[in-house]
Amino acid sequence: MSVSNLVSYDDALASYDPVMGLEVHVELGTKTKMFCGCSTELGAEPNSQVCPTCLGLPGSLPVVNAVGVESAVKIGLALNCEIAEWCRFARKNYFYPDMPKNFQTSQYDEPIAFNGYLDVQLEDGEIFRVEIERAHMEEDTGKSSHIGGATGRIHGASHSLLDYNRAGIPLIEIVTKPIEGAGARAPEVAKAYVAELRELIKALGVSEARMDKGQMRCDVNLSLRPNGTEKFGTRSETKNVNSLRSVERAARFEIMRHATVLTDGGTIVQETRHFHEEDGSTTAGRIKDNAEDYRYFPEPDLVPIAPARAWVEELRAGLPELPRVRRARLQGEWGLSDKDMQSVLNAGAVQPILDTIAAGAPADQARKWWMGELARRANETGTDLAEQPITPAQVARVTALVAEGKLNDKLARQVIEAVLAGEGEPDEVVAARGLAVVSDDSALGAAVDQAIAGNAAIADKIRDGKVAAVGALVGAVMKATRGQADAARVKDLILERLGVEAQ
Ligand SMILES: Nc1ncnc2c1ncn2[C@@H]1O[C@H](COP(=O)(O)OP(=O)(O)OP(=O)(O)O)[C@@H](O)[C@H]1O
Ligand SMILES: [Mg+2]
Ligand SMILES: [Mg+2]
Repeated sequence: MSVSNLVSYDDALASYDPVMGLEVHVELGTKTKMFCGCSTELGAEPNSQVCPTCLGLPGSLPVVNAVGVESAVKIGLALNCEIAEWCRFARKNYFYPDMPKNFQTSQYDEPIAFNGYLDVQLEDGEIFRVEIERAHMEEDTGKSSHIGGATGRIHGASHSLLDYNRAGIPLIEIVTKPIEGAGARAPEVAKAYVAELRELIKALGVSEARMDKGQMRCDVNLSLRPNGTEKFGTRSETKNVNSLRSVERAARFEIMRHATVLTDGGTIVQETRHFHEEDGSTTAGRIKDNAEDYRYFPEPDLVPIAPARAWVEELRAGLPELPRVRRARLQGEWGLSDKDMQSVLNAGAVQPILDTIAAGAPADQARKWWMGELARRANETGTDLAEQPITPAQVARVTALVAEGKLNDKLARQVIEAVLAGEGEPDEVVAARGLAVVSDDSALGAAVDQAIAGNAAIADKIRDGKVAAVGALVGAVMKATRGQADAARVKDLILERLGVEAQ
């Protein structure tokens, strides 16, 4: 089903109400794997970081990684979850070559953290609460590469390669309760939730949570029910979506696909689906096992985990400032309205502004340039603000030149443009282009005299007391000096020449 054959998004929403469930897998940044001492370093020679335990060879015994458990508790606490007094691992049995043990060590009905929530802020500033069902510990699988086919998928491939370096890397799976009530904004909620969760994970320091490196990936479960009804429809589960934009697109596509099938009188099958970056579509994967097909049972080789309450409280007390709190603090420090803060967030400008302040610029100046000139450019070029070819230190230097009176805003803009164009450091641009505010009276005098002579009628008005008309003469001088004159000084000079008191 291609995107163009689907009912429109608005039509889908006119008849159906989306229910969504998000499962996010986060690879923890521990040095070693979850149940053995193998390194988790990325990029190593395939199958060079494996041992009998992560390969599940007979006779091997797993041991739990304490840092993995600690990270799980931190994530649980940051998500406002209850932390289990006692919990166990479980075997999730299935046969697939990426898991040579034929089961994945996971948690099932006894997760380490459960019943939490994460508040996310939508683009219009509204707060939407996403309820968390559980966060549990598990291990990653190996990685298969299907070779010889056109699609890189197993169908049509001539053979597959397996790399078990990833098998056994600690994962935390964070599962939401069914998200209801988002309506047309379900895709936006999905994106905002994953974005907020990623910020949270990064703030906790438990993972870099780079989606482009597969350190964080999201399964988007989606179903529709007729508007005004309660009972959930059948869900589809789009697996391993690996960017924020894709999460939003996958949810949107599935809403339209489900609506198309249902409108045609068809039925949705419970299945996994693959997302395709090229056109934003999804295609069927495998018919989804029900949980009972995995024959979950408690892992007999690992001891249960009983996080001591005192230790949990210690971890709670040690949590860093969480992203939402930090944003509120910065908004206060910068004196921004909700709306202005929201634009800063939407533009991805928080870090660039902070770095510019750290480099010595006043907060309002830092924000002005990143949210003005630079945001406009990022928009035009479709790039991230942080990717602009100018550093926070360079922006800070420009604001310093303005503060010193060496540049005015117009000249500062030219300097920024020149830095972006690769002409060098701000000071080099100023020197090379001869850009500097002229406030020297002798240099300005001739231009002022000319402006008065060329605009005799206006000069007369000013002499007669219409001091406000001086703006026109200042403009003429600025034009003649190609914007390099110190406007305040020019105004004083004109009034002085005309023998009028400044107001
Ligand atoms: N009918 C439904 N429509 C939309 N979302 C649903 C529906 N039923 C359940 N969900 C959501 O789908 C997700 C299911 O994830 P969960 O990990 O519980 O099970 P699973 O997908 O069967 O297991 P696995 O971890 O093997 O993928 C949850 O976020 C849940 O809230
Ligand atoms: Mg799951
Ligand atoms: Mg799932």
